[in-house]
Amino acid sequence: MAETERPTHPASADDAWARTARHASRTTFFFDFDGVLSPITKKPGDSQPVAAVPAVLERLATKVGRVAIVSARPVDFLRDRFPTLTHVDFFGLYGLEMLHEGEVVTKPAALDYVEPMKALDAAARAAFHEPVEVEYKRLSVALHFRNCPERAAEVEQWAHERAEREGLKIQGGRMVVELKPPVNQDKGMVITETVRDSATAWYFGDDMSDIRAFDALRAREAADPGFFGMAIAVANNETGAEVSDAADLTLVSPEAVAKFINDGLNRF
Ligand SMILES: O=P(O)(O)OC[C@H]1O[C@H](O[C@H]2O[C@H](CO)[C@@H](O)[C@H](O)[C@H]2O)[C@H](O)[C@@H](O)[C@@H]1O
Repeated sequence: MAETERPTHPASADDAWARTARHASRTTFFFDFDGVLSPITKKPGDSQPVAAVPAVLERLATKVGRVAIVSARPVDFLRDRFPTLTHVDFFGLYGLEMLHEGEVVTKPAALDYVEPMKALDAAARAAFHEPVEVEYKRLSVALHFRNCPERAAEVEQWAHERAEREGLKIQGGRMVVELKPPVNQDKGMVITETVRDSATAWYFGDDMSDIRAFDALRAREAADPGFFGMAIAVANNETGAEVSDAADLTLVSPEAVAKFINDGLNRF
């Protein structure tokens, strides 16, 4: 089955596309990166968008008001993966960073954590070696145990102890635990701020942090009956059930996301 609709949402994908076509200039599309636009890879540095994605996103951006990628990756990583995109906005590190007129703009409250994160990265690299992967992201450090799931508890315990000692936040994900600055910022806040002038918004996600974005669409719908939000999950056997349960529709893969958008745009 290519897609599974959530029966509780008052509108189907067909309704959502029809509404999108009617309000195209006031519609925003948001996409998570890993697991949504790119297949999951064993090493975090190896992930790339599926071949169809860059052209699909540019095509979408010519038809609707705004297209944005909202990722836990840094903006520079996203720029590197999408060198040809000119009409798509990038929000990185859960919104701690955004690309504005070609420059990476960082939330001021997070800047105090650049040096502590360098030290944390060094400590993590002293504590762990392959197959645990340490990913340094300037304002956060992620510890990956995809290649050694049997070490999940040990890695998570290290992360939690370190977070408590240094006053950092913990973010869980797909075979990963991340240490982040104690700054009030998540993907939901990006959505809330960005959809203020939108009539319709879609969010495509696969991970726990994306549920905040789904919740932001729901909150906006509750506050504004004229607003319509569509939450799309991308299936996986790690966080899939929880994310799918919170979504209106589930697609099977990043390739299916690209096809879903192309097919939807053919209706315009
Ligand atoms: O918000 P996202 O763009 O989805 O980022 C979430 C995490 O994605 C990356 O990790 C995940 O993908 C890796 C590559 O496929 C995979 O190896 C890893 O197991 C996944 O957890 C990224 O490396 C993390 O920093 C992000 O938090």
